[in-house]
Amino acid sequence: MKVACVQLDIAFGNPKENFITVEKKIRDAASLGADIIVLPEMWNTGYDLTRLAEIADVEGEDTKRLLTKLSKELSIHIVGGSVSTKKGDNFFNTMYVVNSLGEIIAEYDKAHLFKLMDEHHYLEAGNGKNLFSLDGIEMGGIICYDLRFPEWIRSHVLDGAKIIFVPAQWPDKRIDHWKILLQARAIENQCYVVAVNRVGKDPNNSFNGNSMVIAPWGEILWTGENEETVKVVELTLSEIEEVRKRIPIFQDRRETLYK
Ligand SMILES: NC(=O)CCC(=O)C(=O)O
Repeated sequence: MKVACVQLDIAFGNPKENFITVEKKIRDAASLGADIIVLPEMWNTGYDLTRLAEIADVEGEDTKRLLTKLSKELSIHIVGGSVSTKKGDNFFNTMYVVNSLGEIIAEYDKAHLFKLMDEHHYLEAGNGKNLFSLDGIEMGGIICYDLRFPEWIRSHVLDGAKIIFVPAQWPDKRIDHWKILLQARAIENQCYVVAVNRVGKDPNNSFNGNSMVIAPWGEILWTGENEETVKVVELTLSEIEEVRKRIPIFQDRRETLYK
């Protein structure tokens, strides 16, 4: 299975420009032979949270239209990073996953809001998990700060996820945490982790990429540089079972002790 990580810059508060960029990047990724394309967090507006009433995607309609059109046309699955959405009277940080038939198979609102970037003042947290299946493989998606909650990722893995996707806008000043936590989540859950961060700046933060693809034994298959990139990485899914046989943590868990 080939995944394409689309590490890009995001125009602050400018959905029109970002939609044009993302369409172009998706077309580039498809031409490289990827099966699944992965986008970063809040790619439509960036963290222009004070203007969400003007710029958030109402009911996700624009995003869903673009992703379903492209996935069908290019016959490719898209893990749509996330976009700011307005649903009813509230705003969310929402991931859409679309399969190669153009069907929306998952919609997830970020569960853990990140106070350092003011999300709790502007957004509502989601309350549901994000599990989906592509080409018969169970997968899960979380968003950025969710990464700091190992129990959240574990609960997706216990439900069968073999690949965890992590779209992000993770600032450069904490990039060491990002890299270490991603690797730890892959090792402790013996699964693939595919994580896509952005590059560039907004008025409050700068971002230096370091998107990563990590195998279930913890090998780093790819780390992005500090520049826009579309990178295709091949995952060998049989490695998951091999690693789980070598060190059978899922058999050795003592769940009754953890309550
Ligand atoms: N967009 C985010 O959730 C950022 C999370 C982050 O930077 C962190 O340190 O955690």
